[in-house]
Amino acid sequence: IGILDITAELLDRNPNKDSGSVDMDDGQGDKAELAEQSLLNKLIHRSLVINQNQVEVMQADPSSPLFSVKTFEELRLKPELLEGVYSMGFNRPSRIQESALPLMLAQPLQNLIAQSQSGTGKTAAFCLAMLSHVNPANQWTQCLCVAPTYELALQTGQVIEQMGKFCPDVKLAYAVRGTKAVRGSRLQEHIVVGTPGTVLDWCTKYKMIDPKKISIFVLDEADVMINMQGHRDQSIRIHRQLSEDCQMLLFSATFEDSVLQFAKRVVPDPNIIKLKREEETLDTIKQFYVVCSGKEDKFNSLCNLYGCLTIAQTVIFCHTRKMASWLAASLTTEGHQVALLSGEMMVDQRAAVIERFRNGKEKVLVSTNVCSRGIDVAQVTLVVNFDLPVNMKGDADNETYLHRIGRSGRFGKRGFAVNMVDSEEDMVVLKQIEEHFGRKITKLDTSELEQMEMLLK
Ligand SMILES: Nc1ncnc2c1ncn2[C@@H]1O[C@H](COP(=O)(O)OP(=O)(O)OP(=O)(O)O)[C@@H](O)[C@H]1O
Repeated sequence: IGILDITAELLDRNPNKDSGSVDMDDGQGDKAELAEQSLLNKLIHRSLVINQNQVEVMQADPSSPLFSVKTFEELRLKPELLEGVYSMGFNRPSRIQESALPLMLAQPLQNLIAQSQSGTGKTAAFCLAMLSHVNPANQWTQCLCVAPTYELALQTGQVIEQMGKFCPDVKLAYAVRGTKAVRGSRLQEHIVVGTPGTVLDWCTKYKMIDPKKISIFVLDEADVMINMQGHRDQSIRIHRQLSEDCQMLLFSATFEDSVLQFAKRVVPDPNIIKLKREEETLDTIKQFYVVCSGKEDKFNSLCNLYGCLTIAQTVIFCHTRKMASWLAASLTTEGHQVALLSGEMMVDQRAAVIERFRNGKEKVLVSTNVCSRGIDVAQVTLVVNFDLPVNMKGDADNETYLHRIGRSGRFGKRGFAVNMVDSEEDMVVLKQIEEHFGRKITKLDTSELEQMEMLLK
């Protein structure tokens, strides 16, 4: 696959320059922006998130037969594209791809709205649809894909490049800030991936793309898109320029009402595919608490867990960056190999830390809330809440608790959670969590500790 030159300046640019996280060390903990979280998810999902739930399909035309495929061969792809798919190590379609691919590749073209959690194979699916659809003999842009940020657009572009590596005639261009635009000269690249503002400029102001000749329009990360200033309207404005028979494909990790409303507005007569996320549960987790008298004491209690820390892979959660870096430094002084993950780090640095932890290079990871959703590391056996998760009002944040501790029921292995408690308020929060989930959180004593070590071995 050939790629339009991206200027060196563009590649050199710090990818996080203006998308840094907005968290502050103000006691509220870290808050990650949605787009950043999506990027982080993409960077750390080097393999498919397994999801065995049933796919829910609502057809635009309920009388038409419903196809689903178990193999890529059944899709009758061009051989060079099939080779590309296999070269990526894909053996068979993922759960969502089983239903989405035949729909996207069917003739006449049909519209699709698809929702499934991050890492389940949506990007790979629409990249395949675009590559399959392109006619390289036609030297104009035929497929257009918009993503919320520069970095996300590049990620998608990379998938197209990889998957299309045996299709040398198919060309790709990036419509992102920094790419040279030449007024009036039509692009010859068959696929364009970009952000809404630049794509809109290329269609209307510079007329580099004839929107009437676009036959597939992909709107990726719709839930992130509609939360970003201007992106929603720009997407709608691009959409308005397209011809009526253009195939509209929209993808989203979540499906709140606002997303669905937006989706229905830009995707007429849609087929809708939904894949429920694997529910997280506390069933396989033994939960404990330790009463401490302050942060130093919490640290000492943590050191008592030393035996466990060296056997298991442990994630320790703190409420603020300051606490996290203090704790990481203190543990390091004690001789532990510790990795630190916090909000001021750039997203690619965070991904690298998670990767190292995953590979077992460090066995203890100290994190602020910012990454709790990112780290669904299957091998984590011990989670320590150095600070309990609370919301702005100081009440238990049950959702975050579940994300930190919970496992997706059928695949997660057994694990332990230890909650550090150092005030009356903490005790109230702990009780709230206990009640909310209806699961007992027991006081950790030394005998339990030995038992825990045994179980972790
Ligand atoms: N059929 C497949 N077999 C094996 N791996 C796959 C398959 N499809 C996708 N993958 C891999 O799984 C990971 C997640 O896929 P993908 O990025 O397409 O998911 P996604 O749903 O788009 O996630 P996100 O919302 O984070 O972009 C990627 O590393 C991708 O290469």
